[in-house]
Formats: sequence, structure tokens, C-alpha cells
Amino acid sequence: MITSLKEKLKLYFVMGSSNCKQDPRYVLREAIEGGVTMYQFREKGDKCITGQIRLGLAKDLQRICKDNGVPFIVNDDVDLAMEIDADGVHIGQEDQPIENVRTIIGEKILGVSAHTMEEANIAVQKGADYLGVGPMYRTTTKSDIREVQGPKVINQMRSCITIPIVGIGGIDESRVKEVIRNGADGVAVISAISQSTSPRLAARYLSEKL
Ligand SMILES: Cc1ncc(COP(=O)(O)OP(=O)(O)O)c(N)n1
Ligand SMILES: Cc1nc(C(=O)O)sc1CCOP(=O)(O)O
Ligand SMILES: [Mg+2]
Repeated sequence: MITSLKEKLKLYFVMGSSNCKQDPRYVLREAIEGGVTMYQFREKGDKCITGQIRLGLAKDLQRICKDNGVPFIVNDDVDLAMEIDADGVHIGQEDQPIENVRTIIGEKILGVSAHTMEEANIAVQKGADYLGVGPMYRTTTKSDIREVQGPKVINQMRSCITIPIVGIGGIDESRVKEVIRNGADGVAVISAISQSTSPRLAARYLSEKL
């Protein structure tokens, strides 16, 4: 069965070791069991791991994704994505230029963060496959963050953007429906799954709202 990118983006789990209460390998396995459809390796922040340990973790998590048919996306680090032959890369407005990344990664999946209509249009022109739009709601998971946008910004983007859009930032089970109602194809979450004592149940409850 061929699954479209839009379907894969339904429940997008973004996570690095510092986001987890338990071993990230266990968290990812459980999250996939619960219904996660795409995964982003985002190993950043004060307590992140580096070097060979980071590379080893990336490979372990990629293996778990491969075994379960879940695309494995790397946040920011295009070199790592190429080194381990990841399925794609996610970059933001402060990362490498979109067109450069597209040239390097070829046909791999390219996700781009957009906060305004202008950023969204430029990202599409320069080759983004999907957009991550946020923050939808207040979040404490990421500190260098833009002002809360609310799901309405996705509704506005929908008038001219046809590639898939996921909402991100402060999304939990109670907010999934509002994000989807405003035109998102999926939701991207960190803490709603990674901080749960049962990542499997957390993913299942999110997935049931989609
Ligand atoms: C799906 C998704 N959307 C947005 C982001 C944020 O990317 P960015 O603005 O580059 O911030 P960092 O995650 O790199 O801190 C994302 N990672 N994933
Ligand atoms: C990584 C990230 N990017 C955001 C953006 O707005 O672009 S918000 C965010 C953190 C999302 O974590 P949580 O689901 O725990 O709120
Ligand atoms: Mg980034």
C-alpha cells in the first residue's frame, strides 16, 4: 500500500533524548505502537547528547522507524541526514537556506517551518514538501520561539497553500480537533507523548482525535 505524505504527517512525533522521561528507544517504540505516523530526530538543547553517542542513538531510532514503516526525519542537521540516509530533513527560518538543502537532499522529504503567509509561500516556491506551523499554543518545550499564532494562521494559509501543513506547539489531546478543523493535515507533538508515563496510550489518544 502506498501511503501519501499527507497521511504520514497525521501524527508526527518530534523528540530527542532530553525530551524523554524514559529511554528514547522505548519511547519511540511505544509511540509507534500507539499510532505515530512520522518521526523527527530533534537532539538539541542544553542537555542534548553529542558525537558518537548522538550518532548511535540516531541510528537506533532510525532502525525502529524502518522496522515499522515510519519515515525518519532529521531536524536541522542535513549532514547527519545524508550520512545515515534518513528519509528527510526539517529546517526552520533560522537554519540553512531552503534551496541549498533541497539541492543537497535531492528527493528526500523536506519540511520547513513557516509562521506567516509570506514564509509559507516562499517555502513552497523553494521546494518544501510540507510546512510546520507554530506555535499553535503556549509551550515550554522550546525557548527560542515566536509569538503564539493559534490555529487560525493555518486557516489563512489554506487559501493558497496546497502542500501538507502540520500544526506544532503546545498541542495535546484536547487541542487536536481545533488544529485539524482549521485546515491542518496533522499535528506535530513533543511533550504530549514524550513526557507521558505511557507514550503508547498518549499516542493512541491523540490518534483517536485525528
Ligand atoms: C514539524 C515541525 N515544525 C516546526 C519545527 C520547528 O523548527 P525550527 O523553527 O527550525 O526550530 P527547531 O525545532 O530547529 O528548534 C519542527 N522542528 N518541526
Ligand atoms: C519544536 C517546536 N517548534 C515549534 C514552533 O512553533 O515552530 S513549537 C516546538 C515545541 C513543540 O513541543 P510541544 O509539543 O511539547 O509543545
Ligand atoms: Mg531548526
